[in-house]
Amino acid sequence: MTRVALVQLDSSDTETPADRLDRAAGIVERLVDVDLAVLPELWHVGAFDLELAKAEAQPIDGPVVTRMRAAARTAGITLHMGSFAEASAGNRYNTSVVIDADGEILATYRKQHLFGWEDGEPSVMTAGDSLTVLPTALGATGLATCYDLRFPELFRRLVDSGAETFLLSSGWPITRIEHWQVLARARAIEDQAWVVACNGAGNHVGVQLGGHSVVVDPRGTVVAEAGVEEEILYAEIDPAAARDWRMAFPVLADRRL
Ligand SMILES: NC(=O)CCC(=O)C(=O)O
Repeated sequence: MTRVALVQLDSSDTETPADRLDRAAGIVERLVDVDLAVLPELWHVGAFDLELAKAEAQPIDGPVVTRMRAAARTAGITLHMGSFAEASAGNRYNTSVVIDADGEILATYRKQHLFGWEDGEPSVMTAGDSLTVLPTALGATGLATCYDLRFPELFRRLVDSGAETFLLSSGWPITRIEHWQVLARARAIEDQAWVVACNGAGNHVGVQLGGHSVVVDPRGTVVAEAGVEEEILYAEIDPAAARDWRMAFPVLADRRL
């Protein structure tokens, strides 16, 4: 069994990005009995604070990823550090980073579906265009970010690339939290995959994030769900469960392409 921690961080705008970075790294460093941890989307600036995302955008060797690499090394765990505002070659991306227990970067994923139409995320970020599936202690693990959850075809492509688990980082508001809950279960059921989805908490630029980070097993059963405030949600994951369920109930074999 793999023990995961979903760090449902508060990104209220009463805290500076630098203070939050210190606090987030400290939380990760103090985790015990955990194999893999995941943080929310754009927690260092707040997922809806696009001005701050512009101001704080930085390269992958900048302070946010560097600090979280050190935190993963100190904790001795695999860390999906959530996403950060990445500056690269004149563009900005909403980039998730997975780090190993030695602090090395294992994988990155640039959010493909940017939220908020022309004056939202697409006005400050460039969409990613590639899939990320990597081996972890959760089995073959596909990455996705927040609004991506509404696009089942992305998750099907991750399955076609071998994914048995989806790791998702989010900044999803309370106003649409029922969508989050239904869609997380839908992706698990239709793809017969684990969904490990970490949302943020707190209020920034007038948007209240909804929490309710969740772990759904490949049959669609919710095995752990957080409340609305900042908390660490723990769950145990059997990485063989997706393979076993797909063998026992081979829905994916009945696709008509
Ligand atoms: N940060 C996001 O991608 C928000 C997505 C969202 O609010 C929605 O899909 O609804």
